[in-house]
Amino acid sequence: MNEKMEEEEETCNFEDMGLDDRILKAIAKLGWKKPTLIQEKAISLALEGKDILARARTGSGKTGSYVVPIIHKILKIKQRASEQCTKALILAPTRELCSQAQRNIIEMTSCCSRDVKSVDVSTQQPLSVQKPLLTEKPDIVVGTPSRILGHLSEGNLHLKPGLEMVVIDEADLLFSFGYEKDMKELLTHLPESYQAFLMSATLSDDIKALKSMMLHNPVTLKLEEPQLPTIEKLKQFKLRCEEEDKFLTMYALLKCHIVNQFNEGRYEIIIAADETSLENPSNRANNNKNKRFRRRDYESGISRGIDFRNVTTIINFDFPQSVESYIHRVGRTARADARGMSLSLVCMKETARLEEVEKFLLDSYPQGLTEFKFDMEEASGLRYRSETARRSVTKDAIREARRKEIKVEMLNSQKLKTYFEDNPRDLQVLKHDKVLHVVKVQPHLKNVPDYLVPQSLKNTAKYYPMRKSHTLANGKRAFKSRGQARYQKQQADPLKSFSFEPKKKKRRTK
Ligand SMILES: Nc1ncnc2c1ncn2[C@@H]1O[C@H](COP(=O)(O)OP(=O)(O)OP(=O)(O)O)[C@@H](O)[C@H]1O
Repeated sequence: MNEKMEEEEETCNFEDMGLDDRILKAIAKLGWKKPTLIQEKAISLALEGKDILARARTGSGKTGSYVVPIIHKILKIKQRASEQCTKALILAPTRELCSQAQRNIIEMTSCCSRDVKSVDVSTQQPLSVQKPLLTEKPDIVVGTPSRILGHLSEGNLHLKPGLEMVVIDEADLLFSFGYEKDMKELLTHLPESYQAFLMSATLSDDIKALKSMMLHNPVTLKLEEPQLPTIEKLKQFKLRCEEEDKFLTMYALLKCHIVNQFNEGRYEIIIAADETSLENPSNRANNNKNKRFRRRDYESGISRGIDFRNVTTIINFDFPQSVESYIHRVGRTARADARGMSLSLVCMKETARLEEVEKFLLDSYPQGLTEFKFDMEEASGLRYRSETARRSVTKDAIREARRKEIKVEMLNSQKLKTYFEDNPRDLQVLKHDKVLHVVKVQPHLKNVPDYLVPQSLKNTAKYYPMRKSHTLANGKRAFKSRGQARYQKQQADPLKSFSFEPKKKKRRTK
């Protein structure tokens, strides 16, 4: 197989790529000023019709690098007024990744949504419910290999007449998620020739196998850029502490710092996520006897490649199990042209893993991760509080909190509204459902008196990038200050915003 390694060229703009005006408009709406390195290389090659195997670091804009040329080509094909058929197939290993690709397509077709239709079939609806969506022969179909295969086998989807492009996103995960057999079968449903794109963060053996299965004389784009953004864009900190002090540190950070910043409006959301064996999904597979469950489980995981937008800070409570996992966790921030920071808590037994990461990042971070200046002694006043807080987070308390959330979701659900109208007794039962376990609220822990706040946490705001990235393309800020939010809420409430000005009496002119 002939391969060409692309050489670095001068940077260019989206306008120089000869893209359809409607795409350029959508790109401007998104506020993308210039293509990322991978987009710069891949888009023009894709427009030339080349098969592409692209390896680029996480957050480098790989999705845009295939979505843009696909839409451009579809718009071109449509000018020839050809018969409606599915022209592009996008495969990704999880539902979240599929919906992310679909979101990108929707954003990129915002100025040509009538001309380019796309459907994401990875959602959990039964195949029969999705069938009508496919009857329209959408231009782009997105899905996990198993869902696509399901629709092909049911005869809901036909790819042989007219399919021109196939993408496999996060391709290196596909086989480890157990899709090898599905992929082989899926290939039998594809036409003889099509343009293919394999997008991956690594070039593993699985990728080589996929490459020989799918690509014809591909261009390999192996961008020689560091795995993480430069030190100017991404500040990486480490804090060494005893394992048992991690909760105390986290408590101090959360209670005295992060929550304050949250209340000041610096963040809108704090996400806590565990890492369900992200490093090696096959481990999870071995522990699961039920294959059906396993597949379902994989498809719903918060995993690599998920693009949480505008993440400013990543905190690694447990140090990641491998270099790869570190890269992917920290890579959730400072994506594309944004900035961010990470803080890793490192206990004695994790030191070796930290050293591995620092060795790996040596070229771009020669000094290693920066020490986060925090004196554990200063936090000792919080020890009692952190222990009390920790003891109150029991399994029962978590279950009860989750139950409450689900109940609120059900009561507010539009989909269940008609069901509850038909079955009012069920609604009453749900409303009066008894709490099984009372979660003790400890009001004295609510506020931390100033004398307990560690000195070093009183003035750390400078580490956290202000949310400049939340500025929208139209120049407006994407978040509201508390004052603004209060004002808008008040304005929305007719009882509060109502104003009455009595009509001025006309003076009688004599
Ligand atoms: N040219 C650009 N300018 C500014 N932002 C961009 C550009 N291209 C993509 N982005 C934004 O950067 C973020 C990361 O893009 P994307 O998810 O495509 O990265 P990725 O390389 O696929 O990462 P991963 O491997 O983790 O999935 C997205 O929020 C996207 O909207």
